Amino acid sequence: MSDVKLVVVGAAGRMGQSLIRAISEVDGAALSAAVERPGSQHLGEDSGVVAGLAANGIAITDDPLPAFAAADGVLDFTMPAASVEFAALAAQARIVHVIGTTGCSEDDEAKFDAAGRHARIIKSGNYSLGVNLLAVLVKQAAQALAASDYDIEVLEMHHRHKVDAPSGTALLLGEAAAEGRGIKLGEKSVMVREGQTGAREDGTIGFATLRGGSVVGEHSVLLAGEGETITLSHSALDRQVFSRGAVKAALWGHSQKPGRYDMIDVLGLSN
Ligand SMILES: NC(=O)C1=CN([C@@H]2O[C@H](COP(=O)(O)OP(=O)(O)OC[C@H]3O[C@@H](n4cnc5c(N)ncnc54)[C@H](OP(=O)(O)O)[C@@H]3O)[C@@H](O)[C@H]2O)C=CC1
Ligand SMILES: O=C(O)C1=N[C@H](C(=O)O)C[C@H](O)C1
Repeated sequence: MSDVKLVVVGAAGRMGQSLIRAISEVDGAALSAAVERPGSQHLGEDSGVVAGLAANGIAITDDPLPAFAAADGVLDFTMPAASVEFAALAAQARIVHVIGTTGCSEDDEAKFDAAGRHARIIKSGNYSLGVNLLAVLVKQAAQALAASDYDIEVLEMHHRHKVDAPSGTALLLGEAAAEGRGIKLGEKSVMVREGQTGAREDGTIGFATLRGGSVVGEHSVLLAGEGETITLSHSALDRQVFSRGAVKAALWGHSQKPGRYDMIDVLGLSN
């Protein structure tokens, strides 16, 4: 069988480079194009060399149209406005669109849903196996422990370059906790605390964000009760855990119908 042809958009970014390396390691996947934004200093450079590999003969381009038309899927870890545009192009080309971009608005999400009428849209705040398994465990723990007895707080830390907060993963874990509790995260989340906040409201899910250095991704969900705290946590030590998951998602998506999916679907962890 021929390789699944994948385009990496945002090819010169931290995740773009990592994705190019991951594709080169996976049997059945091949890099078919590498795209950066117009004006990027990397246009025309060899994408293999940019990713720290041997030259692969695929120059970085700023024209996604022909790249998408000739591909089976696109791996997109860029920024929200770019991902919305790429989703529309993926729908036109009827291909798989794996979206890792975080910080997207509700309006952006509606556009991804619309693109899912023609494309296979897979979107997750975290493509690692570990975090998706953690989300399943968080849901179970939140379900098992009463809201009146155990307070849920989500803590995350990332590198100094990260531009959105809380992280997509923190929100994913918060959603899992809310699902376990049978509540809507949007109605019960406390994203920021400052000054005279008053005592903690029962049943809320709090978030705390740290930024600094080169931390790849640290997430903890604390269930704090009287006299004990349960902590469920994940440490990403290398971006390859996200990239390998994203390539796996693209290969899985290749045999699915158009629609909207997430990494829990890809890993078969939903019950
Ligand atoms: N879901 C997951 O598992 C993970 C998600 N992420 C998310 O992925 C995103 C990217 O993270 P990271 O790689 O660290 O960020 P970077 O800033 O290193 O990379 C983003 C890249 O996208 C490029 N880009 C921006 N706009 C366009 C466009 N219109 N067309 C093509 N390329 C474009 C940027 O170019 P330029 O710099 O020139 O603007 C840059 O090279 C973030 O939202 C992050 O949260 C990260 C890791 C894992
Ligand atoms: O920006 C990052 O780096 C990461 N972003 C994702 C997020 O927002 O959760 C995933 C990972 O933690 C790294």
